[in-house]
Amino acid sequence: MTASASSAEPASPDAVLIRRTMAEIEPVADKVTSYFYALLFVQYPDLRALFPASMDTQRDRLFKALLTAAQHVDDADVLTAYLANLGRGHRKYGTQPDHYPAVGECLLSALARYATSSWGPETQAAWVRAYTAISQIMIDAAAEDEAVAPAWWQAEVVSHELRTPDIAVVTVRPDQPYPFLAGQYTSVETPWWPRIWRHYSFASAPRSDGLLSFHVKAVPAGWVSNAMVHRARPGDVIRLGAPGGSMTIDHTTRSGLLCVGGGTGIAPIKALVEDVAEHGVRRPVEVFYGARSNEDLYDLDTMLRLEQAHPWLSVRPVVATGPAVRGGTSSETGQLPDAVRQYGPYREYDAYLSGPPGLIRSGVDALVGVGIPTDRIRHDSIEELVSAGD
Ligand SMILES: NC(=O)C1=CN([C@@H]2O[C@H](COP(=O)(O)OP(=O)(O)OC[C@H]3O[C@@H](n4cnc5c(N)ncnc54)[C@H](O)[C@@H]3O)[C@@H](O)[C@H]2O)C=CC1
Repeated sequence: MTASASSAEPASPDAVLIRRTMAEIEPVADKVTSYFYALLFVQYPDLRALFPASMDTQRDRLFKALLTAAQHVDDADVLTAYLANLGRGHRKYGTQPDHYPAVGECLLSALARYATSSWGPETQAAWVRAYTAISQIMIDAAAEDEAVAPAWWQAEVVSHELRTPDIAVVTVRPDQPYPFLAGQYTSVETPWWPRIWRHYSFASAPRSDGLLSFHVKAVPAGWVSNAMVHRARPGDVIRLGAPGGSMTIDHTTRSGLLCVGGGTGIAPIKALVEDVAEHGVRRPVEVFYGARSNEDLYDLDTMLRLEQAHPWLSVRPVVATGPAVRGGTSSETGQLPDAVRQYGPYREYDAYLSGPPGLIRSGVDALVGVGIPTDRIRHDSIEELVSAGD
């Protein structure tokens, strides 16, 4: 997320009031969101069908979206980009323009009930203005998107390969062309858990046959990941939302690429390597591929084959425990950020980080340490990743 313009300029009166409300409700966020949804479903029962049976992740998402909007309330560019994306993303849920006033009314009632010391006519008016602006940006973006893209794609599973007891490579054929860029992700809904959507990165650059693949690790209590790994079979049909994410390659430069992928986080890194190969411009690409143990380096063969085919590519496996075997010779042991620190400096490189949230957090520090400025480090939003894993 870029720095907010509001950090340089004084906050507007509405921003001050909105942030005051957010600060007051933050410690009781769970109560506010539970109350909000109860009110919404009691007063507008038809809206219940738009939400999943299990509301646990959903509750966090609403609050995080509100926090993000409140943080950037004075920064029109960041706010509009964020909300437009959110509005487009809501198309797959079946959200209609007339749902927004119902949500706004229940949201304000929930805030009024829990932000008792900061609520009053002025704060309420500030929230009405903010919510009206927020919903208009989301409604407009959804309407614009409707003219150019479907709300979702159906995609048939064409192959399912179990690489470890809990990691599968799943390849699907979308029912209509699916435009995306290497390094991006999509949202996936399985037929077994309706309305539960999770993000997965594409594991390949766009292919001429239009097929898409994902690397999925089944995590305990993961609705979608367990269904994708242990239940999905060729012939099953899943739904995909629109592509998202800015972990993409700038093809106007010839800078080197430093890519760090932990666990299934290697998926978008592999897509980026394929993208560089397809563009035919030789630029150095250094990949650090980390996993807990040698057995967990489930895609090492593919990465080593790519390395053999492309002299500009170097792949370093790093395992947390035990020796990493690479063509019969052992290599790094430890955590990915520590391995990256042993190399470099990487001046004039663009960096890409993909994997568990802990890796993204400490990986950024390691990359800065080897000479890469923060504005050249790309990764997906940590908030999205936290709720993506299951
Ligand atoms: N676009 C993205 O950023 C993508 C993210 N993912 C996420 O990647 C994760 C993959 O999970 P697993 O395969 O179980 O990975 P994992 O937990 O086995 O971690 C893989 C490697 O990352 C490093 N690592 C992990 N936690 C770290 C920490 N706190 N500090 C420093 N290094 C750390 C270690 O080198 C470890 O061996 C999931 O959470 C998934 O959602 C998956 C695909 C794409």
